[in-house]
Amino acid sequence: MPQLYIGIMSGTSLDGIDLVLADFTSKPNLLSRCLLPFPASLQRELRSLAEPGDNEVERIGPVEYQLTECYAAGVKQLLQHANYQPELISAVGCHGQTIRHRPSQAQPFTMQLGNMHLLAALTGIRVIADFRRKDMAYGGQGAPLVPAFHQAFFARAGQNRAVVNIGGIANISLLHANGSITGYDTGPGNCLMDDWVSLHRQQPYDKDGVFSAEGKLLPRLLQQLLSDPFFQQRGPKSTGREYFHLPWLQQQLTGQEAPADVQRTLCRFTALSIANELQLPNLSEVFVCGGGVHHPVLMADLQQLLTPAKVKSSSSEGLDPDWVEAMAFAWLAQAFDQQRPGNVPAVTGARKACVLGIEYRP
Ligand SMILES: Nc1ncnc2c1ncn2[C@@H]1O[C@H](COP(=O)(O)OP(=O)(O)OP(=O)(O)O)[C@@H](O)[C@H]1O
Ligand SMILES: CC(=O)N[C@H]1[C@@H]2OC[C@@H](O2)[C@@H](O)[C@@H]1O[C@H](C)C(=O)O
Repeated sequence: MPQLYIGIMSGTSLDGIDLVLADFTSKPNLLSRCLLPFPASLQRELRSLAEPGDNEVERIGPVEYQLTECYAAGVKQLLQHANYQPELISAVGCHGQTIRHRPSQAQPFTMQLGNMHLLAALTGIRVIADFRRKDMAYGGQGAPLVPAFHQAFFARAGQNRAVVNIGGIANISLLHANGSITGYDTGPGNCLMDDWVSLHRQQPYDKDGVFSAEGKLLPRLLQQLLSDPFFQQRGPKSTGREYFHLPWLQQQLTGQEAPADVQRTLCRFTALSIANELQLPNLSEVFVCGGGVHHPVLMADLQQLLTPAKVKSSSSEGLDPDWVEAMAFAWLAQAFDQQRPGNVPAVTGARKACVLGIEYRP
């Protein structure tokens, strides 16, 4: 019986929905993929819900419904494109859309939108979702969860390797030669660069790093940004847009800086906040995935900071960098079906390894 799973990820950059159809019968194999950009109004609403605001409960209801309809439309598109019938698919692993993540407060919580009963009803496929909260119930951060998949796919016995996901937020997995794994969120990925270029150039992101390349580094601002207490904390740790957002940046500016110089500095800051955490002896290869892999200035900064290690796209290991997270949620759905733990306690800080997710039947 083939092990066919769909993975759905819509991440903190809020650019849209990544969907993959994966075959896990033997080695993870990406059969088909689909990127569904959010309709502009939905994107605006999600962006605003990702930061504290007014009347959130009333606003969440219809937004969650619309988001779920988009997930279902994406599943239909993916299956049509790949020419597969829904009956062949074991399950959909759906991450949902994070709008709040507060794992370290006295009453920790995390919130991912998505009406999974509706998604099962609309697609006719079992859905596995709510991956983060079991880990948090056992004292974990509930994030990052992709390291278990990174380990399954990228680890090689006897080699120290690292995997870096640079999405809205960045997270690392350190795959140790002895088979153990550590990792955590390192802070902003592209989110602050996206916010700044959108404010000054009305573009959703700094395509090909053009804006960053125009500016020069502001060393004082760089030090100031790196002095945030988040970067002094040791892992397990995780973060989100409710912490690293435009006001966080703006309150550290004098107002005299040239916008391109701020962009260049944000790029270096992002690279440094990642590279500072990749401290493994004899680290020879760093595999990058997530949208940040397409930002040439960021990649060049990382390479400069991490030499002699080689900074490569995850595609060099046969996994397209744009689909790693969606693949991971398909893989976590399979882990649920096989009742295998999906969290890594050394990464999230949970007291035990847990099977993650809840099943929603059509
Ligand atoms: N050509 C490009 N040039 C520069 N940056 C790019 C390019 N393509 C994508 N990006 C960056 O990648 C981001 C999207 O990355 P990705 O889809 O991995 O994020 P995400 O999955 O939503 O976030 P997270 O992993 O935090 O949940 C965009 O917002 C943009 O900043
Ligand atoms: C709460 C939440 O949605 N966190 C995301 C976010 O985006 C990247 C980083 O921060 C990571 O911790 C996580 O996503 C990936 C999929 C993860 O759980 O591994």
